[in-house]
Amino acid sequence: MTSENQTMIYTLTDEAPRLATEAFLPVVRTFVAAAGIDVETSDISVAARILAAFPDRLTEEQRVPDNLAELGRLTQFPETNIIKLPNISASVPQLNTAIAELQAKGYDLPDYPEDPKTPEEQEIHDRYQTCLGSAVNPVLREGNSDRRAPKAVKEYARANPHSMGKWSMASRSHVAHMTHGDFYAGEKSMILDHACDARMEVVTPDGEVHLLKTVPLDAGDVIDSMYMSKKALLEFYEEQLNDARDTGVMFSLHVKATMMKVSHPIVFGHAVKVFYKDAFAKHGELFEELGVNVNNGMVDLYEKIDTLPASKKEEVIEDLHRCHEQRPELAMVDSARGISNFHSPSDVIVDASMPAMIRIGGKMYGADGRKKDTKAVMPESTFARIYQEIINFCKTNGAFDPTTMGTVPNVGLMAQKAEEYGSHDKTFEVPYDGVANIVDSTTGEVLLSQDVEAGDIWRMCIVKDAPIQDWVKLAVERARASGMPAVFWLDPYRPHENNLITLVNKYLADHDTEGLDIQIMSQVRAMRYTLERAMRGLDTISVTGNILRDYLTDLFPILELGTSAKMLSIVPLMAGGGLYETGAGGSAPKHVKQLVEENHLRWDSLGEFLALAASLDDVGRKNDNPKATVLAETLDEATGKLLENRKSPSRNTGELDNRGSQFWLALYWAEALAAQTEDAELAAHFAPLAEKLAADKDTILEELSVVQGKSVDLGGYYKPDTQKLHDAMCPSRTLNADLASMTS
Ligand SMILES: NC(=O)C1=CN([C@@H]2O[C@H](COP(=O)(O)OP(=O)(O)OC[C@H]3O[C@@H](n4cnc5c(N)ncnc54)[C@H](OP(=O)(O)O)[C@@H]3O)[C@@H](O)[C@H]2O)C=CC1
Ligand SMILES: O=C(O)CCC(=O)C(=O)O
Ligand SMILES: [Mg+2]
Repeated sequence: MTSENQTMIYTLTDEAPRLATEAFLPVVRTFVAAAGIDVETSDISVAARILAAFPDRLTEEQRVPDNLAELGRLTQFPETNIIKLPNISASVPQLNTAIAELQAKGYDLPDYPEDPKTPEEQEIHDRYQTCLGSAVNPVLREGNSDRRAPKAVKEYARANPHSMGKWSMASRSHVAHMTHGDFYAGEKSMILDHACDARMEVVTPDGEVHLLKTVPLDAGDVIDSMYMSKKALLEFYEEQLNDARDTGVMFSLHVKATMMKVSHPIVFGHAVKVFYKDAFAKHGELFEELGVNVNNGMVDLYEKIDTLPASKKEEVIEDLHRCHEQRPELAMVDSARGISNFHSPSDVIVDASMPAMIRIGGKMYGADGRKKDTKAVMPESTFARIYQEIINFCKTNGAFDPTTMGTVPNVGLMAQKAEEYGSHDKTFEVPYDGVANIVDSTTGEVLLSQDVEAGDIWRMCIVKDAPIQDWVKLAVERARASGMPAVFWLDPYRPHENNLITLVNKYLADHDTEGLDIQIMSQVRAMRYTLERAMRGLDTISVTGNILRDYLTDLFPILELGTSAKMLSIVPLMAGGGLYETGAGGSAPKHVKQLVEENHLRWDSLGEFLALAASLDDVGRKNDNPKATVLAETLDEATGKLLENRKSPSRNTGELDNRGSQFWLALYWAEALAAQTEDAELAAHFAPLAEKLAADKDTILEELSVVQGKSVDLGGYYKPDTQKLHDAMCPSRTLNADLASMTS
């Protein structure tokens, strides 16, 4: 029954989403087969990406295809339909652990040479670079972003509110950001009126020109040049550390080292070095010799000093501890295990860490496991200010009430590596004092120019014209479909956004906006306006650039729904296909820990259910496949019932988990299909399954529950053993048999 056009590609990723998919795929396959849809899987886990980068080091059987490149290619075809689960955006420590696991499994991979010294090492380094940080999403996101809480999900959250911490007017938590010398302060931007190859180069005072990169540009591109002064950043950290210590609040740093994979590790590393400056002054040379790089967090330092003789190691540790006496208390990521905010940049990811803090009343955990006020440091002021605005709001008005608050969907400019999130290949830690120019290679004209000093971070951002047009169109479409006001969060004082304001006004004129409420506001005002409305139960679409897309689609869902896992997250691909992301959050490493220790998976697959329905709806419309449409409708119905009947996974071992929740979904979906009257064939096909699942319910739930409470072996973290993974995630023989009976 399958045809080439009716293939759904399901990604296999990492950590909790990978586990959940293992359990869910048999359900998906059973149901979608009835509409002639074939499910193909595509492994884009960090392990698979590493293996794909080294075919020459592997045996024939070990080799894997470059699935990510293939998916990237497919995004350019209108028939493409991809379900994309969250994946690890690996930090260096994660990459190293993944490599070690694969080596232990018999894959002859080289170590990652962090500081390559020979051409061979450089080559290996460059290959591994493609697996670091946010390497997947920018390739697949060939469209803009539409993230929202579906009505049923919002209603459920209103009726079953999650817990919210209390906000006090006396809270001393606040955001600290730079006020000069940061990317915001000196940004320059232009809209190109001609295509050209541009050179990023630094001219040193002796007149020497150092070429850093050549970048092909198109007419209509909005290009920006901005830098962060190392000197200003170090001063800022020193000032903030002193202020936190003097005033007795904790210090926490919030960065996005995954997506800003060049700039933010450097920003993170400077914070660590300033905090421990006395130890670095004393042991700098030793750290250099050991190749310590705290851009990867304190974990890197601790690992490297482990090789020292015991007495030397102890001396270093003592000196590090002594630094704490001069410094404020550091916020902890895991106080029970002594993991601080400086442990690893992948442990504090701003889009999730700031909302978590705001949700619990503006607090983070201290080393003693208690919740305390904190100075939340986000050096770059461009977007940090929105968090101060919401903190001010909560201090004045108290915590938001999930039973009454309005919803804030987002339309995000994301396509074709838009803005800062696509800038890592054009970001440099400049090694010289000089003038950083972006130059038209043909004419020699200097397009944008900055004075920089050695150690400054200089970057170029690009957003293409077609994505901007598509973003404006999507905003108008969503405003029309939802009836909500839409606010473009654009700051006229920021040159880049001022250019966007011109283009938004230009492209809005291409659409019928009669009767729509579309406004443009600077970010702080937009935040205030949106919060005022949300508090009164009113809904407002945020239309934002790429970074705020990321920040707001965790912030508002976490306040409204308790987690961003419950978001519908669609990327209408500009070439006509669809990328359906599952929720807006990450891969929840701590959920894997709980599964391994207690065989309970608290990951909520709601985002996956919503994505699957949207994907089926798309197949139905594009392929004139009414059966797919019925599957989509009944899946949404089943999801609604799952929420109503509170069959979402519990956080606690011994209660319903992800696998149990998926069983309920399968039952409700089969029942909805059996009961619908639009397609008699489908009703007849699913009636026996609905009956079987209902009759076997108690046995299945018992089989799923009995496994809990004991540890489970997955045979690997980054590359679990296929059979062990399957056995762990599909432990109900009865459910497996009931599903299999549909295809046998
Ligand atoms: N689209 C993508 O591919 C994305 C990938 N990531 C990647 O994920 C990793 C971890 O990122 P991090 O920022 O820590 O964020 P996560 O969203 O993974 O974790 C934050 C917390 O949110 C809650 N949560 C998130 N998703 C779910 C879910 N489906 N069900 C239930 N609870 C959920 C959990 O909290 P609790 O259990 O305490 O309620 C979780 O511990 C990184 O490697 C990051 O790069 C991050 C964002 C998006
Ligand atoms: O790609 C990543 O690392 C994270 C993406 C993310 O956080 C998001 O899109 O919300
Ligand atoms: Mg995010």
